Amino acid sequence: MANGLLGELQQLAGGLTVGQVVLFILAAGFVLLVVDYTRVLLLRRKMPPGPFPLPIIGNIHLLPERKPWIYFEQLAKEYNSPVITFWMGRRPNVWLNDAQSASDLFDKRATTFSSRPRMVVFGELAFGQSSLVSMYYGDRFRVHRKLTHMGIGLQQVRGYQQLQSDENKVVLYDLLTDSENYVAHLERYAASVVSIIGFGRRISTVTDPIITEVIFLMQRAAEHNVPGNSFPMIMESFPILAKFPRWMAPWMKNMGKPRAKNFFYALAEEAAHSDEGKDNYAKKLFELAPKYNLSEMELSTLSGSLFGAGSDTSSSTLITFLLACCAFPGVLPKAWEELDRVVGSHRSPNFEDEPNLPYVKAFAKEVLRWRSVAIIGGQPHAPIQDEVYKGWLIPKNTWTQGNVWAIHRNEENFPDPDRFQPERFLKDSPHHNPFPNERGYMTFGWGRRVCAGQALAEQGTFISVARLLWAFNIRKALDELGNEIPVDIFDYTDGLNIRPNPFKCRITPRNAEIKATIEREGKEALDNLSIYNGETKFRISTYHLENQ
Ligand code: HEM
Repeated sequence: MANGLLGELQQLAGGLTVGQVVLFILAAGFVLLVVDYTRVLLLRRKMPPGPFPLPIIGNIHLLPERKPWIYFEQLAKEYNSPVITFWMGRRPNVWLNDAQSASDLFDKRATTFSSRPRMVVFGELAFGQSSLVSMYYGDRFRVHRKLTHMGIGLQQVRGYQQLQSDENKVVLYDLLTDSENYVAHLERYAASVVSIIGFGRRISTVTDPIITEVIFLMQRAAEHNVPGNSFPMIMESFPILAKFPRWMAPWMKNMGKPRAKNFFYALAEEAAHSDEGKDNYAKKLFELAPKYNLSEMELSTLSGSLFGAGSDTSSSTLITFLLACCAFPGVLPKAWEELDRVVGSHRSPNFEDEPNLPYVKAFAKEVLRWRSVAIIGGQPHAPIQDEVYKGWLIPKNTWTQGNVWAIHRNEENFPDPDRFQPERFLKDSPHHNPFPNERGYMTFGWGRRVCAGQALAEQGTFISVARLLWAFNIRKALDELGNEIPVDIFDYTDGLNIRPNPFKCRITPRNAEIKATIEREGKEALDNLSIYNGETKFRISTYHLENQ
């Protein structure tokens, strides 16, 4: 067949020999390579500094296997520039390693910097332009943001305080009897909150398949979703690898083609048509589908992204909180003093206490800063036109990523950054430092792309941190000899959303009165939440088999 093709080419080439045709093809390939590499080098001269790119592979040979955010932080120091360029193959990626540049570009130039670049693995091979997370800036993006705000926007989230508060009281109640399993209880809590909002159904046990299957799947996806030089992410550098038919491409073996009528669509449809009359986001979406011309795929991503974006992130943040308590026990007494003074033992703190709990509020903010879960700010941004910043060119559609790890460890904004220090967020404290935005952190991203669930996540983090601090003494676990087992504040997972690797900790009620309050409030909360009890008939593990 190859000979046939060469023969045809030979005919076209007017009687050249096969050898000459091969030589011609090689020469043409070489010329293309030279032209392309010249383009890269010329562009490189105009762009922010960074390592010298090689032909075809750019800088990907330099990329570490794990936690590239640490490497980019070092590169910024090496080049003495917070903004650097790193070539993923023939495509430049720009990394913003300080708060000022992220604010200047993503916030102040939000009208041009709020698109996404071309994404192969988590874009074209996944839900592409049907999902808000990977959608380009434009009219459809605005429709999706509007619909997402209808579900979890600032106006809505106050209405979710009661259910969030109740689910949170259940966590305290569960931790009284099963504190070793704290990760599962926090995951249940976070998933249950978004499940009630999205589908009108609570997740009552840690063995519910939504936890065991869906969250697991989301975590696996996040593990892969980090710039890398192995499969699948290498396809971002060489998109041509994604064009092969799947039978010829073993690297895409486990990447199923997304279906419109998928598991999340089924969950949403079930919730929308349930006759229990409970309000939920899926119901709203199905009602609005004709008005906004929503496809089945869009219905699935709009409702499913609550789980995708909202459960692992929220629970990981609370696991980080527990790690901080174990590693920095000195910060607890100050929080207890405030909570005992303002709240006492006979009730737990609630949302109305927030203005009177400045230290606890600062504590929650420091949790969000100290080890931010979305360590590279989630998905990349991209400008919709060529941009010039400090004399450097950032061409249209350039993959531009905020390195939250580096931003939140910048000594100028956060001296001694690995120290957990709530005082950083108290305006009158000598430890308070200026920051380009009012919140004092960039945990939720930027500009028009800022996390759509930020208000829900912030209010959930505050109430969870306040309650856990009020309820428990959280300490390092003890070994058989009664010695404290040390914790490692750098021992985190490697994915897009980070969380501490498993560690043991002791979570014990602070006193008998508090314990009694936790029990009483826990039972009341379960009673309040019983209206959301119910089972879905779908299982992600069997859904596609049953619906071939
Ligand atoms: C501590 C918890 C959370 C953190 C740290 C977090 C962080 C982020 C970040 C960094 C982004 C990307 C922003 C950007 O591109 O500039 C994002 C996007 C998003 N988040 Fe969150 N998130 C959290 C919780 C939630 C929750 C609870 C929900 C919903 C229930 C949610 C829904 C979304 C959605 C839909 C997007 C995509 C927005 C877009 O592309 O336009 N997130 N989040």
